[in-house]
Amino acid sequence: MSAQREMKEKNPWHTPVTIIITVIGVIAIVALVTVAVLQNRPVSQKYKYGIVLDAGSSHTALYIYEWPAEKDNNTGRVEQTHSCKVKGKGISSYASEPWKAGESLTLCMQEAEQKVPKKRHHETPLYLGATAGMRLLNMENSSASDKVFQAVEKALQKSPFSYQGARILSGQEEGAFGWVTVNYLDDRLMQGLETTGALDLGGASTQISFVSDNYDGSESPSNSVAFRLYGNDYNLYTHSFLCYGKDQVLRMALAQQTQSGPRTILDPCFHPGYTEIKNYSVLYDSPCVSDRKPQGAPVSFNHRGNGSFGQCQEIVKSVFNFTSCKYSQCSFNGVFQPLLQGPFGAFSAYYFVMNFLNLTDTSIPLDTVKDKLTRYCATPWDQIKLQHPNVKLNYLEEYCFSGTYILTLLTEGYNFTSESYSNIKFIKKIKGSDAGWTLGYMLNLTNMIPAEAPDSPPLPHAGYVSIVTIIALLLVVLFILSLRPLWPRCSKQPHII
Ligand SMILES: Nc1ncnc2c1ncn2[C@@H]1O[C@H](COP(=O)(O)OP(=O)(O)O)[C@@H](O)[C@H]1O
Ligand SMILES: [Ca+2]
Repeated sequence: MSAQREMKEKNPWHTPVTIIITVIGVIAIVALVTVAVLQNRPVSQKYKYGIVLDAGSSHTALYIYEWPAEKDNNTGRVEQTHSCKVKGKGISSYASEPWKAGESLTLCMQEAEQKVPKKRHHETPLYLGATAGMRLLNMENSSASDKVFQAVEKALQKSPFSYQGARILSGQEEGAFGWVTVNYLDDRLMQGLETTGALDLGGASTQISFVSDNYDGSESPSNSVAFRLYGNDYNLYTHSFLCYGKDQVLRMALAQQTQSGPRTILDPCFHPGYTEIKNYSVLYDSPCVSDRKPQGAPVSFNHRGNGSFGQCQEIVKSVFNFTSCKYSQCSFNGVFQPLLQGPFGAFSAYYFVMNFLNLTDTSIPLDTVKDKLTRYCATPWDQIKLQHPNVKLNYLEEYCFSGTYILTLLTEGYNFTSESYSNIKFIKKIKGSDAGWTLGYMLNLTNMIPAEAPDSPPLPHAGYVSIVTIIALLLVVLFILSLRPLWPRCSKQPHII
């Protein structure tokens, strides 16, 4: 017998039994690891969708949200994937021809059908929420607002999505859901971090919402919204000022200047050289000013600008009432407001206006901001038009007024100081999703923010797989070692025979 052959016969690994056991062992490990990996792999990219229509006073916008299908309940991973701006004005402007309100939504609804995968259409919830424009129309003419809703419902019911209804949001809901959106997108809710206040400026109303340590909801309960989110309790202060959106405040400022029914006004909130003929009946056609329409005024007036920030601010201040406050402290119009606290995100028209004016940097001292706005307001209208040939004129003519209103609202209205002004961030989007009430509204209606913190798996996926693999290997090694008593017998047997 050669030395080589002897070695081979003595080597226990070379006996058929051991080889079979080893092969089975290896197959078992591979099978075990494969099963563990497949079983625990996140289900491959299946998404769910939700659609919210924001029927604002000035226009309607459609937002599509998306989240991983197996994680509806707890992961904070809802994102906006698409938005569509409805052509034309807000639905409340169709009071005299309601069918057009429904029709106006068609293009964006068709776009949504393209964007959401077909097989998900029937299970995709679709909501429409209307804000201050419809609140005002409902106050003014509730049958007209009902007809607008009927027309809108009819259009939305035709869609393949799961239509969940159209309604007017209360001011508290609008404020609170805007706050939820901002804090959800910033991951502040799930982690229980200090929250960010929300400032929303619309065309017909404006909202302020924040958590303040010295506010437990007992003073002025109508301003309080209590939440339990991811195991944390929040006592949110929120207030919506109807008629204090920038379009309605402009009406109030013009009403202030046309009380005597003049044929011409020289408005410091508009640029020098601006001149436009405006109709009294159009200006006063809003519940925010209708009771102040001057008797015996002519049909129209010549609206001329003289561009003075200081004088404009005086007019804007006169739309706030600071005379009475029955609470420990107030913002304006006798409305309770606790001490401002924490950082704030200011979105919607706050962002559009301050971004246009290049004033989104709040580390610039407030006095410098005012100086810049003073210079901007004093710039002749012709020059402004030349400098911004691509900006819509109906926006362009109002930035001096809107900028003045924003600074006045923040400082005189809400009591931001030159120090706390820097706590404000003017924002449009957070991580790709628009700041606004729509996401918070959908998260609430789909129960996607649990009251209690979700149970998280004790190990991450990779850790789990590694541990299963190591244990399996150990078991096989132990198994092979347990066969050791067989090794010598196997190799010696030929010699005995
Ligand atoms: N690019 C822009 N520049 C200035 N203002 C804008 C721009 N886009 C939208 N806005 C204004 O933002 C406001 C949006 O308000 P909206 O949401 O329609 O009303 P509300 O929230 O009061 O129901 C309107 O005043 C609109 O004119
Ligand atoms: Ca709005």
